[in-house]
Amino acid sequence: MKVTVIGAGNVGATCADVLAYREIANEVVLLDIKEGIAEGKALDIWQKAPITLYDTRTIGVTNDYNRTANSDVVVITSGMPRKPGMSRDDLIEVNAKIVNSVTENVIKHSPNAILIVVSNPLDVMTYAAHVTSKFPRTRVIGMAGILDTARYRAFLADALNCSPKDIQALLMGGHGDTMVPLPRYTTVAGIPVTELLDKETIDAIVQRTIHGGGELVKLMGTSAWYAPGAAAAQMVEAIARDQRRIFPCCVKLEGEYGIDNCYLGVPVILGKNGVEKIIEVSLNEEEKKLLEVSRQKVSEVMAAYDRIVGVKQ
Ligand SMILES: NC(=O)C1=CN([C@@H]2O[C@H](COP(=O)(O)OP(=O)(O)OC[C@H]3O[C@@H](n4cnc5c(N)ncnc54)[C@H](O)[C@@H]3O)[C@@H](O)[C@H]2O)C=CC1
Ligand SMILES: O=C([O-])CC(=O)C(=O)O
Repeated sequence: MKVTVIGAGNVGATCADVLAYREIANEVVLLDIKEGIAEGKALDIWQKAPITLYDTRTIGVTNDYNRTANSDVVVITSGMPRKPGMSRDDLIEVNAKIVNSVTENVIKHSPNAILIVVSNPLDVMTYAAHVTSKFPRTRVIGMAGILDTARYRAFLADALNCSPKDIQALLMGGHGDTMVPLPRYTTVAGIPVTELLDKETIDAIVQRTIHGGGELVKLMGTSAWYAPGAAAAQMVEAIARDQRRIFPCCVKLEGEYGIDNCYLGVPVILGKNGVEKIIEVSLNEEEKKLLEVSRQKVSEVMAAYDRIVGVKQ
């Protein structure tokens, strides 16, 4: 299994490190546009191998797509992160150009790859990579839901003073202020979370989850990387090992949930072909309304992307 990670910044380097030390791929190519940075980080990860014991080769390159040839999976993290006071959507103009040019280069060298998009605004950058690559929708997948549910599960573990390992949760919609955590589909060792926490506590955790990315941007002056990098690596693992794990991922909807032509987070089975299946769970009226608000928001940003790159509507 060969995996390329585009962007050797905070998220990309973390993802490459997880892919290496967990031996998810035999070869990880890290590519960045900044001279030397990918080479340096790949070498540093390789020099950790004798200490933490793995044999995944990590190779860094400066914009040399030949070295990425025939990758099975390509993770796209290239792009600007936001700063305090910005929304993810504020990144659209600069990141659309980066994601489009990167995708064009990636597909020339790896026409059969599965693309995992991480750059923000996530749902619309997944759209950008999909229209640019013209790959089937099953092979262009956005990473956000694993991260957002991880935040939700971590906050629940704090409130319950229990292990996050025992918390299972579902969250849908766009990766922004309209995401839809679903307490009705959240369990703790099989027990509905609503049996263990009162509504006020759950509501507060849902709100903290929705603004979880912003909380970290405010603390650090840039956005998060440990959990995002690990989340992208977990998607690669499900594909590389054909695990058929069920994760919320961003994918183009073509009628599922009554939604057409919009890129949103929904539960999917991830396996060797990418999205093996989109799972449709039943939503109550309130949940449907929240998902519709999310759809509208993402569709607006998709339209902004179309205007920026001159796509005919
Ligand atoms: N989907 C999600 O849940 C998350 C998304 N993100 C997004 O991921 C992106 C990366 O975040 P960080 O790693 O923190 O940023 P960073 O600034 O640390 O790294 C970005 C890297 O991309 C590189 N880059 C820029 N243009 C490039 C090009 N044309 N080709 C190759 N490399 C290029 C830069 O040189 C830089 O090293 C941001 O857009 C951020 O908003 C971050 C966290 C979570
Ligand atoms: O908040 C950001 O800008 C980065 C991101 O998507 C996240 O950490 O959820």
